[in-house]
Amino acid sequence: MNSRRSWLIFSIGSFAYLSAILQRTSMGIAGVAATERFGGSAAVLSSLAVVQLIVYAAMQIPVGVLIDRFGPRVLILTGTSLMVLGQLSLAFAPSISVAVIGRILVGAGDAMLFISVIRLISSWFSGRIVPQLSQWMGNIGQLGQVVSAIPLAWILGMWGWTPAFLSAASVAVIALIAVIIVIRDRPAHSEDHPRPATWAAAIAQLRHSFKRPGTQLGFWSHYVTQSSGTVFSLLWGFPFMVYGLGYEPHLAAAMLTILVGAGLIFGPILGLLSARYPLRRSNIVLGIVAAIGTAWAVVLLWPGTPPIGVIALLLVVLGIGGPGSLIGFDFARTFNPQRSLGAANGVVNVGGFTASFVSMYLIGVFLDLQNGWRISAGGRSDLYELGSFRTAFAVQYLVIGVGVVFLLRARRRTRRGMSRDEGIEVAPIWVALSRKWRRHKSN
Ligand SMILES: N[C@@H](Cc1c[nH]cn1)C(=O)NCC(=O)O
Repeated sequence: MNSRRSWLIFSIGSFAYLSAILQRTSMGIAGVAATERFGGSAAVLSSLAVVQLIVYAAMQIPVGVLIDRFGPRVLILTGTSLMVLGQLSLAFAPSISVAVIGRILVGAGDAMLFISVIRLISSWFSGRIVPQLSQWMGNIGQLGQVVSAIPLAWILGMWGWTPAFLSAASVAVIALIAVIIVIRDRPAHSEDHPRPATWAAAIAQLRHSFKRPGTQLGFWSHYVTQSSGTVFSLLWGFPFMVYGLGYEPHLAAAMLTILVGAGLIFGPILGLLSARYPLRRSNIVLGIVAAIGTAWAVVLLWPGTPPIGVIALLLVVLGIGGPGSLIGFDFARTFNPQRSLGAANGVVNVGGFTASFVSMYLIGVFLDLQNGWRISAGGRSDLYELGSFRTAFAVQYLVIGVGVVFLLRARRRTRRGMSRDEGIEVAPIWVALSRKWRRHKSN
């Protein structure tokens, strides 16, 4: 544990995750090239991005169960191989249907990476460093987006579709070789946790994990923090900035990297805070949600077009939501036995992606509805009008608000369990703060 070998495992695991994010986001820069290559409508082409995310989310719980049964190494190897196959299919795809199959393979492979590497970290490290390393891994991985946005986009522009997707696949091949050579499930001589011997036992373990209030707290923490940034970076941020705010496309693409930068800066701080104040992790999550709600309120209520500084601030706050969501996995880790951690992480990871899908879809519906009303009132069609974006983005208050209610319920049940089983009483934050203040004054 915490050995030099553990650090090597951490580095290669993070690189494998970075490669997965590169494969995941590679389609984002290739939309125009895809239109030229395959033709077809925007709806058919957007299915390339959406299908991959649906497969990703649908596979989280099965992948979690598989990690508990077979260990993370097998899953990382399988996932990376599937992504290589997917990107190769895409590189040589003669038609949109082969391209869709390629993206399905990428989504399925990508689904296996993140929670496997999270699982590796908790097998190779112990103590307070675990939440900090999960933060580092998550945030280093997001640099895969920057690799997509800059060098990969450059290769696509210079040499075209096939070389671009072959280059992306070659990064996954390098990750695959490194994983084969370096990654092992746990330190030699450490005890293997009992693995479920049958599928029935694995499913029973998943059910238990799902029922634990701590796992549910993790799910809702992931749900409320991650979605707003994901919705912005994967779908609606770009059209909002280009058509709603009038930015040049290259400026909009550069703005999206603020999300990654903010994660890199704030992730380690959140890791330190969660390790230092484990009983206050839900307060940190709620603080992040309040910041996201406030930043959106400023943008949505700004009279006229919000200045670029305000949009940059929104992106910083949304960027904090990414690492904030990793606190969800820390809840899973501390409220589940190691043997069912894979399943618990799978459950947690569904949270943010569910909220993202729902919000992405509802924002699209609201944009369409407003455009329909505008046209039927005799106006001209303007799907991405700034005013329409304001109303449509506001739907996130509803989606995230539902999550906050369920988070508070899960937290109440978790605290009740801690008081019953371990005698740990967690006072509301304002009570704890006022006690601290009184102690500080009397010293
Ligand atoms: N919220 C992300 C991780 C993250 C870290 N910093 C920014 N984002 C997450 O849960 N990701 C799951 C995945 O598969 O990428």
